Amino acid sequence: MLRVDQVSKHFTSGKKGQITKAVDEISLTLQPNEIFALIGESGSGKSTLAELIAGLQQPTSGTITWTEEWRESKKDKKDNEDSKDNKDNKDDKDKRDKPSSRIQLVFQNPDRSMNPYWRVKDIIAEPLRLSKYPKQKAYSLAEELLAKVKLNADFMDRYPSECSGGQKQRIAIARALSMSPTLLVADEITSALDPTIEDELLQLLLSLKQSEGMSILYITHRLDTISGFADRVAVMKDGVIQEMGETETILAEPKSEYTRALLRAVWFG
Ligand SMILES: Nc1ncnc2c1ncn2[C@@H]1O[C@H](COP(=O)(O)OP(=O)(O)OP(=O)(O)O)[C@@H](O)[C@H]1O
Repeated sequence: MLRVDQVSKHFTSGKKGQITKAVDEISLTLQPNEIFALIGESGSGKSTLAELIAGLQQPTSGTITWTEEWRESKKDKKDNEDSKDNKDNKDDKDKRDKPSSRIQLVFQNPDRSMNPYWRVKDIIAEPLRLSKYPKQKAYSLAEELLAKVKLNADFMDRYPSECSGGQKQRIAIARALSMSPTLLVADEITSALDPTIEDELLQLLLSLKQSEGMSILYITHRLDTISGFADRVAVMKDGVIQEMGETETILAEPKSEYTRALLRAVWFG
């Protein structure tokens, strides 16, 4: 579990030293194995909060902590898997020794995080290679990860320019999964996709949540995409959470006027 406690991020900019409260005294918890959606219009502070959670920015005040409970639950799962595995099998041992990181991020524009001159197998294997994982094993894992994101092995030797936008997002997710994250932060990853491809990607994330046993912080400005997908949602405006709770409850009975306005915009365009 991850706890965000009274976290603020204020920026000072311009000649007059104007202060922007991008995130203002936000508190929330992320539970193991849940999809938590962060909703809000452009500039409401979603990406800043996600970057604070991922440790890419430091808060002006407040604390973000991983509780022992989460660390232990991951460790227990790994210990159980280890005891089930055949200890004499070297391939399995290498997989157990695979590097991991607690948080991985996937962004709206996959082209920004992919070297256009690299083949897909090298893009997916990059985090493993940076952690000194052996090349051939990294490639064989990359192929397994491609299968997990429902792309066949032919994609291994393609370049990003030979993949569609939806396929590139799957490749970005495969790369993130290579580090067995506890939390996957997905920041507007479906914004540039058409509705059918978007829906397929959300279904993929749902199944990965189960199979990988991870949590997902899903950031979007579109309230209409999260029904049947996110377990809980926080609606943000001007750096402040307007309301937070079970997704279906908030969609059915929104308490804040801002959420109601967002829903009206979805219904009436
Ligand atoms: N480095 C920075 N310096 C000054 N202001 C910043 C900085 N980063 C973000 N902001 C401001 O903080 C506010 C929140 O920005 P943020 O990118 O978190 O919003 P967002 O909800 O993710 O928007 P979008 O959906 O457009 O990405 C905005 O007013 C933005 O201009």
